[in-house]
Amino acid sequence: MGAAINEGRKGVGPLLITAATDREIAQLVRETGGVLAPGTEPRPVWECEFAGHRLVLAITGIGKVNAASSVTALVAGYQPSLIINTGCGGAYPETGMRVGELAIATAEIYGDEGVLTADGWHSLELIGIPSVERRGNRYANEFPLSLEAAEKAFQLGMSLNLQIRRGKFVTVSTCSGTAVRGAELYRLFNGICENMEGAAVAHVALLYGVDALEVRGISNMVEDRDISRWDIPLAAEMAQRFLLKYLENY
Ligand SMILES: O=C(O)c1cccc(C(=O)CC[C@H]2O[C@@H](n3cnc4c(=O)[nH]cnc43)[C@H](O)[C@@H]2O)c1
Repeated sequence: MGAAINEGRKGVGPLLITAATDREIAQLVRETGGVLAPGTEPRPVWECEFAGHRLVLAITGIGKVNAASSVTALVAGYQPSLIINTGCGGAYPETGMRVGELAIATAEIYGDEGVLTADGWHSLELIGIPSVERRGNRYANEFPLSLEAAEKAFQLGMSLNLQIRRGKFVTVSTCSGTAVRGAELYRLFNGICENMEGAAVAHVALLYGVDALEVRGISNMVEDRDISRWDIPLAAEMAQRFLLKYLENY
């Protein structure tokens, strides 16, 4: 695997766009003219040219294992120059964000991976074995994303007068369905957006030296769970409409 995934082709490979579910990527596939790559079910992959860019679009499945395994295989197969992870996410109420707004990640954090002791939760740093060690840096729970790509996306959103925020995202295994849990995660990480895949994608991107961007539409507030207040179709549409503009301006 180490030989298959090399870093020597930075900048020449396609743009890889990933989402957990069909709903979060179908509009992009349709509007870019994506063609299904044969033999890629049950994790379909589409390929196309759009706005002068070679694109690979893929559904990873929900959660960290699906995201990490899919993206690892896609990085090995396509050697992308940039990974764009998209979908919907929950906003922490303290941010003042609203359903339908856009969020751009400046970093991704594993929000519930660590050690629980009598004095509370501790990050993986307590164990002392890094998740990734790269170029002299050790990463435990938090992974960087491309600040350049995030800045470009944020400036584009501002220029289009969109409600857009940037900040750290928190990836969880257990979707927070109580306001108390949301407040606890906000206190720990000061993140703006909760999701279930992003840190795994950022983790794999860092391992293999591929730049990554994450853009999500806000589908819900992280509060006492009330699915009637969620709007996944709106969030998915906002993120995909924005990414089409991003690709046209890339
Ligand atoms: O509980 C339900 O009935 C239900 C129905 C549809 C979707 C869900 C999800 O939990 C979606 C998880 C999915 O979407 C992302 N996401 C969106 N909001 C959040 C959130 O507040 N916390 C964590 N993840 C969220 C996530 O990336 C998953 O892919 C539930």
